[in-house]
Amino acid sequence: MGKVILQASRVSKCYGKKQVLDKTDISISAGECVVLCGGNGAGKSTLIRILTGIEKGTTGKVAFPEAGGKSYSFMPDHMEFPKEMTALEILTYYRGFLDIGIRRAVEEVLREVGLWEKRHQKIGSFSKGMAQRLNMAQALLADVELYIFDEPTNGLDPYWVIAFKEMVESLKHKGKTVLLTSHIMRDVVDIADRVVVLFDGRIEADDSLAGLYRTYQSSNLEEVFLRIMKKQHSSKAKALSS
Ligand SMILES: Nc1ncnc2c1ncn2[C@@H]1O[C@H](COP(=O)(O)OP(=O)(O)OP(=O)(O)O)[C@@H](O)[C@H]1O
Repeated sequence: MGKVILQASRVSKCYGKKQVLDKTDISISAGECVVLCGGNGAGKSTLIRILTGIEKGTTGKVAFPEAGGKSYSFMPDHMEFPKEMTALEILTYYRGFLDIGIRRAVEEVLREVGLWEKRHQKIGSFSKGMAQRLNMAQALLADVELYIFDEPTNGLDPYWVIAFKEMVESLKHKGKTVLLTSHIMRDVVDIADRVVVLFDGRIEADDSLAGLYRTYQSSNLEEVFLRIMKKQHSSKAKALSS
């Protein structure tokens, strides 16, 4: 296992009186692919936003021990691009904000996400999947140690889900680290070195796939997930009735 490159300790988040993350610890090591999964509203995006520094946790600490500062690239779950611009224009524009040493060529990235042929098309006329691939492209423009993708396979057809997974494998091959969220587990299960399951703002499981299958006596992640959910729902129900 590589060195720890991202470490979050006892991160919690409240919106008003509502607690959506509870003393969460997570660490990501160099070279691994960690999949963060959980049902709707489990807190995945909130945790990701805190890890990336877009949002501040109510308590807790996030550190990048290896880097001289933050060294990651982020694909949010949704991005609104200016409709009148083309894919080529927007990526060229974004690239301008990156340090020279980490800039990748726009053409290379557009080819990776299959948008090179559409580079002169206005973004307003993009399909959902194309817009998602453009969102992915803006994250891939930077050559960094850690890539964080929030729901990257949302809106992608099966061809592009597979292409995305191949891209993650190739990033790992280059020694890069990947953290991604998904609620469609079958999309990403085969690229995960580790799976972190969030339920109701708490990490209920953090293990390799094999470890999870052993613990939950199951052979697929959906079943593991359902068992965790059922266990949590029944202990909540018990707590309420006692
Ligand atoms: N800005 C906000 N103000 C108030 N509540 C919020 C805010 N952002 C998120 N929440 C709440 O926090 C909880 C966790 O939301 P979050 O978006 O992190 O979940 P998620 O696991 O990413 O879910 P999904 O799979 O549905 O995207 C939800 O109950 C949500 O309603």
